[in-house]
Amino acid sequence: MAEVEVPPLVLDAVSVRYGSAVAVESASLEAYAGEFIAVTGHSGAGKSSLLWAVAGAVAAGGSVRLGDAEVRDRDHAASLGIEVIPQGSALALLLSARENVELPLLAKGLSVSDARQRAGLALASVGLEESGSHLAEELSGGQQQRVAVARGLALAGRVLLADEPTSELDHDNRERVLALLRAEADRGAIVVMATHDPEAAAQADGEVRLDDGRCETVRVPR
Ligand SMILES: Nc1ncnc2c1ncn2[C@@H]1O[C@H](COP(=O)(O)OP(=O)(O)OP(=O)(O)O)[C@@H](O)[C@H]1O
Repeated sequence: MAEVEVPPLVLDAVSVRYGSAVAVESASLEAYAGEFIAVTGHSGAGKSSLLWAVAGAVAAGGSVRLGDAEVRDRDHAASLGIEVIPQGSALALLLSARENVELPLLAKGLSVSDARQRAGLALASVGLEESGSHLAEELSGGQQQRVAVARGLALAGRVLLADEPTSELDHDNRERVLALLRAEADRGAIVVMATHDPEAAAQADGEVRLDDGRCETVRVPR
């Protein structure tokens, strides 16, 4: 039984341009509550740009809708519950792992004790219960990536956009993170994961592939 009610996520002819360069060209996609979708494609194909368009973080043509709401910008997307695990982790290196997870929760209005509890659970879920007090800069690349995953999971969004969330991980941690993303979908969220790892993509319910910005459906969720 889903824990959250999530309306359909509908991308209609989404385009992203950087100056004259076209990163995403007229991408259309529908995703529904409980689905885990992989976005694949070679380096530079436009995967991150597509996710950032869904997150309202880049100016995009076309439309991104979550139910009746059309995403306007990043703040609006966040208010709709569209959360991001960014490529490259994007941690504040001079804050502890726990503080990195807590800060967005405090910004969302959680109390200090609730944020601390939720951050602790999220860090434990990625196997970093012992590392909460370590500065992010003291962590390995893979540990930093797991902190970024914990930060995204802790937000308990309606849509979770995960950009290469397993690129730095060994086999066991990759499987752990993929299981956590699956659990997010089972909770009722829509999970969209950019990856160039075919084995990770194979664990998603559906797959869309970008090729020089053009979007093709490879596999639809059953
Ligand atoms: N801020 C930017 N300014 C200009 N061009 C950009 C910018 N961000 C991305 N691009 C270009 O847009 C295209 C798509 O980039 P994007 O990062 O979306 O691809 P990607 O599929 O996520 O790549 P990777 O797998 O290497 O992360 C590339 O040609 C890239 O050089």
